This record gives sequence, C-alpha cells and structure tokens, in this order.
Amino acid sequence: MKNVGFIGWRGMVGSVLMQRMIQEQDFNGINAIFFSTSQTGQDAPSFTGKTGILHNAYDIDALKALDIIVTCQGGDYTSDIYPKLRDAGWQGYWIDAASTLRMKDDAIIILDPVNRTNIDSALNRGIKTFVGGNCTVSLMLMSLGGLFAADLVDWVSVSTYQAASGGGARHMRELLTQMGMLHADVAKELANPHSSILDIEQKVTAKMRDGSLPTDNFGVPLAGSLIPWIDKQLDNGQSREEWKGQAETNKILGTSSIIPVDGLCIRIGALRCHSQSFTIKLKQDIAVPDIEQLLSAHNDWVKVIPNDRELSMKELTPAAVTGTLSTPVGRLRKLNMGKDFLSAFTVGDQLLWGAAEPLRRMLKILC
Ligand SMILES: NC(=O)C1=CN([C@@H]2O[C@H](COP(=O)(O)OP(=O)(O)OC[C@H]3O[C@@H](n4cnc5c(N)ncnc54)[C@H](OP(=O)(O)O)[C@@H]3O)[C@@H](O)[C@H]2O)C=CC1
Ligand SMILES: N[C@@H](CC(=O)OP(=O)(O)O)C(=O)O
Repeated sequence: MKNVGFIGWRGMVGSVLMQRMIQEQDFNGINAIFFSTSQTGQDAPSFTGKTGILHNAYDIDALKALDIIVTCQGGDYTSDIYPKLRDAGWQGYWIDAASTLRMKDDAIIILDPVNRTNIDSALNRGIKTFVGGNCTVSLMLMSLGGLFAADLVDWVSVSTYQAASGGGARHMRELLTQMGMLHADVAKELANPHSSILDIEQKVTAKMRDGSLPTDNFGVPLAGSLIPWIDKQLDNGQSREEWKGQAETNKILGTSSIIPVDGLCIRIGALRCHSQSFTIKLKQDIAVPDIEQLLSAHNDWVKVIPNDRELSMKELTPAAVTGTLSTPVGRLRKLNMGKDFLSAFTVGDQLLWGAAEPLRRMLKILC
C-alpha cells in the first residue's frame, strides 16, 4: 500500500475531498497519513477507521517518507514546501489544488475525463507533479469537452457567474451575513404586503452603501450586487482569473495552436456553483442536435439540457446542481451572428469538479 500524506484536509476544499474519498471508499487502498500546519500532535481524523496523530506539515523528513502528497493547503504552502522537498531529493508524486505550479513545464493540469491521455503519457515520461485546474476552466471543459475533442472550436468568449466559495470559506460566511443583514433591515416592511417596494429597495440600497455590511473578504457588498473582477489585475487589463481561461484550457488540452478563450469573470451571490455563459465560434456549421450528441457522449457527468424554458429553469441552475457531480450544459442555440456561432450555458459545483474531484481521481490513477 502506498503511503499518502494529506495536507489541507480540514479546509473547505480538503473537506470536500475527504467526503468524496469516504463515499468512494478510497481510503481502503492506501495508507493515509494526515498533516497539519497548526495542529501537530492532535488526533488525526477517524474516518479512515484508524487512529493516529497529526504530523507537522513543515517537517521535510516526514514528508520525504511519503510516496504521494495530496495538498489542498493553498499556494503559500506549496511555494514554501514543494521546492524544499524536491531539492531534498524527494521523488514522490505531488497532487495539488493550488494554482502555484500549474503552468510549470514539469507539471500536468489534471482533469482526467478530458485529458487522461496526456496524464498517462506524462506518467510514462516520469512526470511527478499533478495540479488541479482553475475551477471555471475545469467546469467549462467538463461541460463543453465534446466540442473541443471534436476540434470544432475556433474561439470562445465567456462571461462567468462565480460563486462565493471560490474565495474560500470566509467569503461564503461574509455573503450570507450580508444577505441576513439586508433582510433584517426590511423584514418588518416585507411582512406587510401593503408596504411600498420602492421604499424597501431604497432602504436596502442605503444599507448596502452605509458601510455597515461586513466586507473584509470581498472588499465591497456582494449580497444584492455583483463584483466584476476576480483575482489580481494584470497589465493587459485582464483579471488573473480571465487570463487562466486561455492559458489553462490550452495546457489541459495540449493544443498545438492556441484556441483563444477570453471574456469577463464576475463574482455573484451564488454559494458554490460557478455558471458560465458562452459564445462559441465553431470551425464549421454543425446542427444543434449533432452538437448535443457530441457533448453528451463526451463524459459520464455532462448532461445536455434541451433549450427549453422550464427545463433550463429547473435543471440549469446552481440551486439544482450544487453538491452533485453533474455538469449540465444548455441554452444551446445558433446566434444571430451566423450559423457557426453557438451559445451555451453551463453550471458546475466549484468544490467538486472545480477543485476536489480531479485530485481524488488522480490519486486513484496512482493507487
Ligand atoms: N476555495 C476554492 O474554491 C479553491 C481553492 N483551491 C486551493 O485550495 C486552497 C485551500 O482552499 P480552501 O479549502 O478554501 O482553504 P481553507 O481556508 O478552508 O483551508 C485551508 C487551511 O486552513 C487551516 N484552517 C485554519 N482554521 C481552520 C478551520 N477553522 N477550519 C478548517 N481549516 C482551518 C487548515 O490547515 P491546518 O490544518 O494546517 O491548520 C486548512 O487546511 C486555496 O488556497 C487554493 O490554493 C483550489 C481550487 C478552488
Ligand atoms: N479563483 C477561483 C477559485 C480558485 O481557487 O481558483 P484557482 O484554483 O485558479 O486559484 C474563484 O475565485 O472562483
């Protein structure tokens, strides 16, 4: 049995990974060893059925004894520990949720339903570093993978609708607190069906602007609003999240010539599902039923939702998809711009296929 070290297992992404590994009974096939950056010596989690203590996540000698390290601890930890471990001669497999190593030449971005061939060939070449992709990129490729696999995509323009969870647990709490405070401010008026809705709206807007909502994490109110910027500002005017769209998509697909992917990334008040609205320039005019066929045949998790009002409202929303591995795609229709312009709308759980699931499956490939 391989010795597998887990770092970041009790964080938000790590907890989702643990839940999935328990569901799939993945712990049966490995010797799991748990680490912490802050709780060394305390009891390790009991869900593996074994007892033990938490080891020090900064102890290079302890880490060097592992065959595989799975980390959801974040980029600072990776930047600190990964070079030290490799410099110390560690030859094990590093599986990571953080973006730090994604674009390195000797690292593969893992999304096996889309790039299993690339993963296998990397393993054969002796590559030992495997990194989960950016959530919007992974979720796009899970939903639209059939079009890319058929080499039908000329370029992609996207607007995202990204959930609070992408920022982390504290962001989710802040959003919900903001929502609660806005509601509390007008609860009395809302209970009275005869009250003026414009008075209610004015009170809510005033509350949003008076500086009393907690904004330590998002920087501005998100409840009742949106934020048209995610991640750092780059010199070319893109956000870093927008930059990842093209860079990571092409790396995952291993394209020989770059498929342009660009658009705007927007934070909205959803909890843990990212949605994306696409304009796709196809390389040829292909009928929508054929497109639907290609998309649904691509993997076991994509589900084509017919371009129907009721079905879109019921099945193509964060409310419907959260907590599931389903990556539905719908609103498929040809746009007025021409027969090779396709619209699409996708939804996916940002913590499952967007973060934890590709790591879990990579570990299964190795063990
Ligand atoms: N959030 C996301 O959507 C995505 C995140 N990622 C990557 O994963 C990394 C981790 O993200 P995320 O899981 O959101 O981070 P969290 O903040 O939830 O967890 C990170 C670490 O914080 C420590 N921690 C301190 N207090 C607590 C507490 N009360 N409960 C749980 N953990 C606590 C834990 O480390 P310890 O036990 O050592 O104290 C934990 O592993 C990110 O930095 C990013 O690189 C990747 C894709 C998506
Ligand atoms: N940036 C994403 C979440 C994330 O962690 O992305 P990355 O793994 O590329 O840093 C979001 O905020 O929704």
